[in-house]
Amino acid sequence: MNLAAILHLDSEPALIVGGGPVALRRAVTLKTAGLRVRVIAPDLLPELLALGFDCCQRAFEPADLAGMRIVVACTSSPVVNAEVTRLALALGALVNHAGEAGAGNLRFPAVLERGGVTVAISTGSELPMLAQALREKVALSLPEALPLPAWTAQRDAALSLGADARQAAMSDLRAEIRAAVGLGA
Ligand SMILES: C[C@@]1(CC(=O)O)c2cc3[nH]c(cc4nc(cc5[nH]c(cc(n2)[C@H]1CCC(=O)O)[C@@](C)(CC(=O)O)[C@@H]5CCC(=O)O)C(CC(=O)O)=C4CCC(=O)O)c(CCC(=O)O)c3CC(=O)O
Ligand SMILES: NC(=O)C1=CN([C@@H]2O[C@H](COP(=O)(O)OP(=O)(O)OC[C@H]3O[C@@H](n4cnc5c(N)ncnc54)[C@H](O)[C@@H]3O)[C@@H](O)[C@H]2O)C=CC1
Repeated sequence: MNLAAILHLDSEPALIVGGGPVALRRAVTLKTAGLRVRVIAPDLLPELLALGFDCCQRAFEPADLAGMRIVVACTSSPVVNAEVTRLALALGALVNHAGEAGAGNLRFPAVLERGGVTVAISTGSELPMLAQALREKVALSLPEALPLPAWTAQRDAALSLGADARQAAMSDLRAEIRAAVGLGA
């Protein structure tokens, strides 16, 4: 079963175990989301160092998991990935097992961000190319720009009205938004 959610984890600590292309992709994703990212692996891609991640060039040790909110197991060793996942889940972290997503409790979707709106697509399986294709398709159907601040202000103003006027203002705003995204009444 899935819980789709948007997490705000600004400056919380995240650990990536592994130092290859998957580690780099996850490190960038987590850093972009504001987390403090540490990467641990005997072999680290030079980009991980160049981009300023907190890197430890050695094998994983269980003590590395202390205090981590998000943990990504993406080494080339299925045994190490399974061990990292097992220990990190036991500590209550959100855990992504890169080789076997169902073993962890966190999957990474294909993400589309436009003007404050986030669309995340997960296939629930190992089909990143489908998730990417669907993102492209959704992008084609999204308006280029959406006046979010104006609509938010309109909604706030409507909420301050009395019941009847509020209902009328909300209904006008709903119609305006539906028309702007290309839907009928
Ligand atoms: C289960 C999942 C991971 C999870 O959530 O745990 C998963 C699993 C696997 N991916 C593999 C391969 C690649 N994945 C990508 C890219 C992305 N993969 C992503 C998600 C997911 N990939 C999750 C399921 C998504 C879903 O279906 O909903 C995206 C959307 C998000 C992200 O990764 O952040 C991101 C696009 C981001 C973007 O475009 O923005 C590329 C590069 C590319 O296509 O450009 C390659 C080529 C190799 C490479 O370059 O690494 C392999 C094969 C392993 C092998 O080689 O054997 C496995 C494992 C397996 O199949 O077992
Ligand atoms: N989810 C996804 O998008 C994808 C997942 N995968 C999975 O992720 C794994 C990693 O993929 P790549 O980044 O291409 O791997 P890679 O083979 O390029 O790198 C593996 C990394 O693991 C590190 N490592 C090995 N033993 C370790 C240990 N004991 N402690 C810490 N680090 C250790 C190595 O030093 C290296 O940095 C693959 O084995 C595969 O299962 C692979 C491609 C895409």
